[in-house]
Amino acid sequence: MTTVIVNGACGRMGQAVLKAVQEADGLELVGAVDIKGGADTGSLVGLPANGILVETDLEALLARKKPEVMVDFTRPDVVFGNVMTALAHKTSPVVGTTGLSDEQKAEIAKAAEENDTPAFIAPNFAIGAVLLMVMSRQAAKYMPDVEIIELHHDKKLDAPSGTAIQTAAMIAEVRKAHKQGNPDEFEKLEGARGADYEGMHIHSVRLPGYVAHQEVIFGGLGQTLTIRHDSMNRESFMPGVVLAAKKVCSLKGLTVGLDKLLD
Ligand SMILES: NC(=O)C1=CN([C@@H]2O[C@H](COP(=O)(O)OP(=O)(O)OC[C@H]3O[C@@H](n4cnc5c(N)ncnc54)[C@H](O)[C@@H]3O)[C@@H](O)[C@H]2O)C=CC1
Ligand SMILES: O=C(O)C1=N[C@H](C(=O)O)C[C@H](O)C1
Repeated sequence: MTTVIVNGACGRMGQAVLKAVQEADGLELVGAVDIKGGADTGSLVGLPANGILVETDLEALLARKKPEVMVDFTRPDVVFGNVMTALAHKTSPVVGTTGLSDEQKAEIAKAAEENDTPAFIAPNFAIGAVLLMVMSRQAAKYMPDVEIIELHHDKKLDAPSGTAIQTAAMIAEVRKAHKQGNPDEFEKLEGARGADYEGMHIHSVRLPGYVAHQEVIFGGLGQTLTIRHDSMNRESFMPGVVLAAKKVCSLKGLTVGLDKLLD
């Protein structure tokens, strides 16, 4: 059994993870943290009460329970501190929270090595989104003019999404940086052409009704190719989270991306 705590347990993703961990063979929920503490981690997610209450002090829980894994779905502004605290206690972080900078990821990689404690980060745990990213990298070899449109619920804090940035980074592995569109184009309203990642444009839509969606549109001579992924609910991320929680302790250092865990 791999012992797991969930950080951000009262949130949209945290609650889905609480349920998935309690239902997964091979994982044992031993604690949970959220700034909104108090709830029973069973009854909070429609399971029988289990007496494991959501706590508010991560460090105290890590010291007391010594869990092997901490799954983190909190906020972009607190995730780095959570991960460093977990590593200092030799607990392996499995991180879904987006917004970590490249510099922060480098520090996490260093701390993982120094504490001999593996860490795992995935900007998206849905298998379909992982396939979209891998297929986009392949398509960009032949159709290097590309724009990304990501669409999310209107409670999302960060833009562009972690998935959109990771998709652009993977495309950039095979695509020479170049400006797209008319060399003389100009914006009549600021932001009309979206964010710029090495000449690729990324557009962020935020509306009630959406969960998590992304289109990658490639343009070529007389043709376009659109690859689209839709997460209809947060259960879509759970097989990936459970897989990472089971595998993280057998990894070395920092691993980024669910594609690295797939056969
Ligand atoms: N990698 C992936 O596949 C996915 C990643 N995400 C990311 O996960 C993160 C969370 O998303 P949601 O669950 O929708 O947000 P949410 O706002 O519903 O949940 C965040 C939870 O964290 C808690 N929290 C805030 N500060 C905290 C702290 N210092 N310590 C402990 N708990 C704290 C909040 O009280 C809240 O319950 C976002 O960054 C989002 O982009 C979301 C879906 C999938
Ligand atoms: O905030 C969300 O909801 C999601 N965030 C992740 C991201 O920023 O890519 C993953 C997924 O898109 C849902």
